[in-house]
Amino acid sequence: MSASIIDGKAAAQALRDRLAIEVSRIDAEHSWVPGLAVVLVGEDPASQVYVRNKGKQTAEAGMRSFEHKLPASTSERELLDLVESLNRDDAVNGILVQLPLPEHIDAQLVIETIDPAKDVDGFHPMNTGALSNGDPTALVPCTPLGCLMMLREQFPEGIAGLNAVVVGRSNIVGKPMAQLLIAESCTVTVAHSKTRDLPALCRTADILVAAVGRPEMVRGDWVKEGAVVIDVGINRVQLEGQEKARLVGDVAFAEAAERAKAITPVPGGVGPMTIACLLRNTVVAACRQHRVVCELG
Ligand SMILES: Nc1nc(=O)c2c([nH]1)NC[C@@H]1CN(c3ccc(C(=O)N[C@@H](CCC(=O)O)C(=O)O)cc3)C=[N+]21
Ligand SMILES: [Mg+2]
Repeated sequence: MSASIIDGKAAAQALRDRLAIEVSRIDAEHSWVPGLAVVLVGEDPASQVYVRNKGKQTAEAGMRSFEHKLPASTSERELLDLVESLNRDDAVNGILVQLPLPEHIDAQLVIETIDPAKDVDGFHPMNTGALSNGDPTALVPCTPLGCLMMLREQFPEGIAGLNAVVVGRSNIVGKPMAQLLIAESCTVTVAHSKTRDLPALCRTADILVAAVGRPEMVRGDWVKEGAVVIDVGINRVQLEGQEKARLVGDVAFAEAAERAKAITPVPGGVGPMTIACLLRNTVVAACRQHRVVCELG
């Protein structure tokens, strides 16, 4: 089998096109547009790329974008004050505070200070709790949501009953991904650094999600013939004798593609869908705050 390559860029563009239509309908009928605030503390390079793409795409979808770039020396109190002022700002429907934050700031405290109704990352305990309860009103973390949307496209007959293995147990990806797959009636196993015989476990997966942040850790012979592979990793690797760093996933792409039915590439897979889902969550959150019906399905 030679895998089909899941085009995350195209899927993200299609979702953003639908969002733009919904935003213009809301504007025409209600005379407001959704607003997203992104807060970046310090100079993490990955976060800077993400913020740049996000601001551009927010505006392209007809939404308002508010960017707050603060120095790495910002105190925890200053950041909490900013979050509280964004909570009170009616033009701001979604708030995202870029992670990681500098060491001297308690990231969990910052997350818990965000109004859960504006928590478009879905990281607030109110939203993680709602997700684990199967509450459809939960704001769902963007990366797992994007992965699920791409997975659904690969299985017209549905994913209920399939074996899913999620490699990685982070609060940002692994755990919410597992919750979403449970809600879809998959049989879900979450693997991590202490898992015994990870290759054999992965070979049981009809759906294999790799979210560990280790370049090309998942090898081709870990992939079951005909599986769908979702690669969440975005690792910058510096090759000897080469000027520019190369982006690679958590999956050895060429090897895995020989056995998978379909696989996401890096770049151009999960990353673009993450941003599109952030915009989607902002539209959904804005509609709830204004108590109007959102026609995104
Ligand atoms: N509160 C918070 N929420 C986040 O969702 C969050 C965050 N903090 N901190 C940083 C990470 C990183 N992240 C990315 C999203 C999209 C791409 C993306 O679109 N990547 C392109 C490649 C971009 C490139 O060339 O570097 C791709 O995969 O095709 C990358 C990285 C979201 N993050
Ligand atoms: Mg996210």
